[in-house]
Amino acid sequence: MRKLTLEDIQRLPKTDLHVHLDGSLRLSTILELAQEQGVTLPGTTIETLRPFVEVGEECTSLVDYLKAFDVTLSVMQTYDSLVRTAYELAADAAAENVRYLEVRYSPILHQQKGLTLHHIVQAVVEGLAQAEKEFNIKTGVILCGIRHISPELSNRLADLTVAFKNKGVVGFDLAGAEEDFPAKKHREAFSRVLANNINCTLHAGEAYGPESIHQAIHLCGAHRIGHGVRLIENGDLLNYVNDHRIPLECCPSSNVQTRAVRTMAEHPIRLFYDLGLRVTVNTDNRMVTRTTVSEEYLHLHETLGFTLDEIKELIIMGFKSAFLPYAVKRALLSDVVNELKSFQPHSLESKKEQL
Ligand SMILES: O=c1[nH]cnc2c1ncn2[C@H]1C[C@H](O)[C@@H](CO)O1
Ligand SMILES: [Zn+2]
Repeated sequence: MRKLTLEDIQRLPKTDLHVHLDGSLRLSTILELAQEQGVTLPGTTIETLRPFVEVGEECTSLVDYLKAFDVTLSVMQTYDSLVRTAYELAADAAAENVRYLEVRYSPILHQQKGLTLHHIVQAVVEGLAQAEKEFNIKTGVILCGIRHISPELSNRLADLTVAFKNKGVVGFDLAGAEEDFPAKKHREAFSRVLANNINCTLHAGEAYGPESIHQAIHLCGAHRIGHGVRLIENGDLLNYVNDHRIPLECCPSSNVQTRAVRTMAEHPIRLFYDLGLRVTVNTDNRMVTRTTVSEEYLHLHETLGFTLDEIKELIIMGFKSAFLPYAVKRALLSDVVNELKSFQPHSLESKKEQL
């Protein structure tokens, strides 16, 4: 089979529907923000800071993975830092031709210096709007309740989501430690969001089994599932997810790091795709996982045998799964489909020249 290069994949139009703002900063920006704000970091150069904010093979679980966020959050407590990090995330995504980006984070984690929840959302919306003006990218914000923080705070975040409906926020999520913190405790928050006709997605089936996915769908009304790798353990639920075209936001490298899967070669995305599920490819955390959308597709190509045609289909499923109004989505999708039809990998062109 012809091999695609990273550069080929970077040229393809793409989505990233599952990316955390507080896990997707530039290392250099963390250092600069810390200096500006007088925050003490565990490392003062890129190389000494790196082990504290990028997880490697030594990561043992989701809870271990989440430790990196204590460091990133320490410099994300001001209005300007939120504008800047949101802008830079969209700029970095646009640089690899991500055309539609949904950025998620939990405003309650940014209140250490007294910012109001309203300002915390406004700052991120402002940073993303600035990036939309400068780059060829559309964006939306997803607010996250946190499983291991109280359900009452999820309710406040749900109300905040409602307040920012049609003002930059496109959905509501539940993130954080999954084991021992069932989604059903946060049901009230989801019912408030759903009552206002707003989309929701939940992290589920990452650090806990299919029961967690079942709760996300049937008790919380999930329109998409974050990760969902452990759906593989329940064929009946898998068929339901497939029949209802519930998209899975797959984040393959992150799943290897949190030990949701043992190796990339064993990632169930191949099986999910072959069974016809609506699967999307995402980064989760560009910095913490040290990845890009293009690199995630490259892993699927090199390790799981996804061909160019299959990658194009995954890309289309990404756009189809966007939390965008249908008419907007249809127009975007139609442009992307045309672009994909005429796409030629450079690696193939240079082969032709050699023949
Ligand atoms: O993969 C994840 N699973 C569960 N929670 C996560 C993941 N990546 C980041 N988070 C948490 C840590 C962040 O502080 C929070 C909001 O972005 O979401
Ligand atoms: Zn996530």
